Amino acid sequence: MTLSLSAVTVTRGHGGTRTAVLRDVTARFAPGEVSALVGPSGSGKSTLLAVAGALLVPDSGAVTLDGDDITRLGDAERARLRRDRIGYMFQTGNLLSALTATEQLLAAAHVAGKRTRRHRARATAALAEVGLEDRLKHRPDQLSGGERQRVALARALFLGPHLLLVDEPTAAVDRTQADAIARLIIDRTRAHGCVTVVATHDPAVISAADTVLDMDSAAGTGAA
Ligand SMILES: Nc1ncnc2c1ncn2[C@@H]1O[C@H](COP(=O)(O)OP(=O)(O)OP(=O)(O)O)[C@@H](O)[C@H]1O
Repeated sequence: MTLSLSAVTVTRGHGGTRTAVLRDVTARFAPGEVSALVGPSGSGKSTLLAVAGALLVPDSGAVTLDGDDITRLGDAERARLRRDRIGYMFQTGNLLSALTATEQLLAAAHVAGKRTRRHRARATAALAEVGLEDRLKHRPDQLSGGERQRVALARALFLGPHLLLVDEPTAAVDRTQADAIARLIIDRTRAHGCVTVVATHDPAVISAADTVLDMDSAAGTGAA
């Protein structure tokens, strides 16, 4: 269970105005560890997450997850990979407004074709693991920003992904919640043994991470 990027280049733009957002980025991410992606706005953190998460195919280079180069997969295979092996957690949680905390997790299982009846007890346990045992039936508008992020984390990990990709998890919550969420991401990564990559500006997340990849030195910004 590892993630490797080898000489990954991504360009954006059209025709002669294409610019390299990532240029020859090479990095390795280990299981059970949290890696922080840091760098100024526009340095390519979200782009790297998109490439690692099989949401964006790079112009060149290889992205290897568990030994498979995912840049070579077809659309259907990439969709299956995203569903079965990758968990995503974004800045605002992206929860479904009509569903309770438990239902957010069950919906993820349902989309993946799992029998949801067998997953209810597991969903309760997963929410307890992020400190939400008293919030099982709350909908997103009945939860605080920090609680919504905890649900998003529990949902991202619910189906046992090999890779957890997290974009600015603490940007929309207060300092106390941010520290708690940073700790939970570390704790859950250890427990699941997944590879976790977090794009962040938050010093608390950066100092808690096992490794730090500075995009300023990893990504090119000139013309491709
Ligand atoms: N779809 C797109 N088309 C063209 N350019 C894009 C596209 N997406 C991103 N870019 C450009 O790529 C560069 C890197 O963007 P990216 O979102 O990866 O940076 P980031 O480090 O995550 O920034 P932030 O910290 O603000 O989220 C930026 O210059 C951005 O304008």
